[in-house]
Amino acid sequence: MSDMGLVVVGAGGRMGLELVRAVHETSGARFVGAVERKGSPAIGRDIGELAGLGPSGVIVSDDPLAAFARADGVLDFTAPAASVEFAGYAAQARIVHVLGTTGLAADDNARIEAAARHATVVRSGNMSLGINLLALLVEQAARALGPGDFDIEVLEMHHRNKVDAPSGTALLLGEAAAAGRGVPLSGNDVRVRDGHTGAREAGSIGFATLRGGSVPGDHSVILAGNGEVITLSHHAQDRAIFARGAVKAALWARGRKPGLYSMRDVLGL
Ligand SMILES: NC(=O)C1=CN([C@@H]2O[C@H](COP(=O)(O)OP(=O)(O)OC[C@H]3O[C@@H](n4cnc5c(N)ncnc54)[C@H](OP(=O)(O)O)[C@@H]3O)[C@@H](O)[C@H]2O)C=CC1
Ligand SMILES: O=C(O)C1=N[C@H](C(=O)O)C[C@H](O)C1
Repeated sequence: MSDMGLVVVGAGGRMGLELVRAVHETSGARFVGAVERKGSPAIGRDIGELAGLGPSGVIVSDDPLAAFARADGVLDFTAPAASVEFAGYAAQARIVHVLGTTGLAADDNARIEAAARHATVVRSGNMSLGINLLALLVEQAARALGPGDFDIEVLEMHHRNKVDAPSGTALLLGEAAAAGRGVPLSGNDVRVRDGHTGAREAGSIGFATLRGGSVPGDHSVILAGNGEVITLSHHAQDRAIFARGAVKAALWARGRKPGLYSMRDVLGL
């Protein structure tokens, strides 16, 4: 089989440039397009040069449809409205869509699910091996401890430029904790506390958000009981872990039937 042709959308962004480097270093993948928003200063530039790899011959364009038409898959870490649009184009082109964008609303999610009838979508709030393994451990811990004796809080910290909260990863970990307890996260989550909140509601899953500096992503799940606290943590030291996971997901998804898959599917966890 020929190498998988991949397009990076949002190619000039923090993750976009990491994805370009990850495709470059992965055998079995080749880079066939780079897309940015209309008016972006990256348009017309060579993406290899922007990513510090030297000339690649791939010029950043603002035409996703043309780029998707010559691709086997798209790597998308952009923004919710853009990802919904790209999901529609990936469905039209019947290609793989690796979707890492976070902060999508319920109606965005419904449109992604509709697109996954025709595109092979791998979606995760975090594409790293470590976080997906952590989610499994959180699920096991929550199941073993039960809601009566241990309270669960999810703490996250990210760089000052992150625009959504709680992070997609924090929500993924919250979902894992809820699954371990056999309940939905929705309706059991407490995303903000302020003022006279009253005592903690039994069985709830709390979230706390910190923002500052250049932190690529720190997450802890705290299981707090009477007289003892268990903390399960992951610290991303480099965004390359997310990009490598995304390229792995694309290669895994190639040739699979359309549908919505997770990183747990990709990693076999
Ligand atoms: N799942 C995972 O493992 C990870 C997910 N993420 C998520 O990825 C997303 C991006 O993060 P990050 O790279 O830090 O953000 P950036 O803002 O650095 O990058 C996003 C890029 O997408 C571009 N973009 C936005 N809209 C469009 C559009 N319509 N067409 C083409 N390009 C567009 C932006 O352009 P402009 O600047 O002009 O708006 C920007 O270059 C976030 O949702 C983040 O939470 C991040 C890391 C890991
Ligand atoms: O915006 C980021 O930077 C990150 N976003 C993802 C999230 O919302 O969890 C993944 C990672 O933590 C970095």
